[in-house]
Amino acid sequence: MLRVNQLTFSYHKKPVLANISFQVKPGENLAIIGESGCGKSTLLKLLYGEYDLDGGHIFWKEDEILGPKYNLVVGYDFMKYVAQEFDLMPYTSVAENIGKFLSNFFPEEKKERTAELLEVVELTAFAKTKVKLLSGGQKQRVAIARALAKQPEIMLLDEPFSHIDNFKKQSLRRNVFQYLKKKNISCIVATHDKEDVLGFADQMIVLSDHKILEHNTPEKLFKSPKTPLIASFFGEFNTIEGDLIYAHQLQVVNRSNLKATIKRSYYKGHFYLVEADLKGQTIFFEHDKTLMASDEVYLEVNK
Ligand SMILES: Nc1ncnc2c1ncn2[C@@H]1O[C@H](COP(=O)(O)OP(=O)(O)OP(=O)(O)O)[C@@H](O)[C@H]1O
Repeated sequence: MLRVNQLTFSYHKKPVLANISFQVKPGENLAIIGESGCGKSTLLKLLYGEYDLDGGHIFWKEDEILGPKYNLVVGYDFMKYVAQEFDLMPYTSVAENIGKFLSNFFPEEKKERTAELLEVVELTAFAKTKVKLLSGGQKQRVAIARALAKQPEIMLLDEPFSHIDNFKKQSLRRNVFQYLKKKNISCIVATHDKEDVLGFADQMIVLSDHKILEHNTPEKLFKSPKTPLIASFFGEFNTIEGDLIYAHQLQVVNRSNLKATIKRSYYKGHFYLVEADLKGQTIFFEHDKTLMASDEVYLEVNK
């Protein structure tokens, strides 16, 4: 179990994180979200022991995670951290990078493990390619596989799929998160992307103003977002009569007391996102057909 108690930290005088507490069980997936600059990466670095805390404690099982004041070498064997900038060996192959920390005393095991991880990150065809010839997204996949090589007990992932194209992203996410669950590896993922969270995270922390604004399951936070910041993470939303209403929760009906005038429709694939004026306020709703500017429609909230 990872236990974070009353963690407080600042780089200089201005606080970056204050009184942060949470726990993560073995095999659990925790997502950390929040606006750019709210301290997500800093929190992962602190969990990794990259800086000394100003206050509080971090424990993994019985071990206290300590910063450079107490440790000559940053990091712990049971924990791996995949940062936004990945530190790979550019002139060696993908397979060698992944196997870098695996023992040469067990060559068969090393080969098997490398092959298994190449499959998880879908890079089997690139096993012999030098890392410097790879794209940013491919390098990110090598970094994830390398972090998994020695089977850590806990993985810290900072925007793990941000460089990966949409063609690969969906299957890669499923592979990596399923692999972590299968091996009972805890993981903490800092992300801006709701797709990294929904369907994968067991719990979710929203950071705002140096603190934990919300800590709950993704389902609960999605269903009843308490602030616009949380609603905006999940999708387009409106504030109507003080309520946060997602665009998909507004439906066109024959008659209601919400009369809106269409401004424009945006094609979104299986639906149109329609921008409209509701008593001087711009709102968005989803509709199956395009609607013409100046048309008037009645809307109903269906939560
Ligand atoms: N090495 C550093 N020295 C001083 N200040 C820093 C350092 N790294 C980050 N900061 C500051 O700390 C705050 C939190 O930064 P951090 O990178 O943790 O945010 P983040 O939520 O991960 O952002 P993003 O989503 O853009 O990656 C920011 O105000 C940032 O400017």
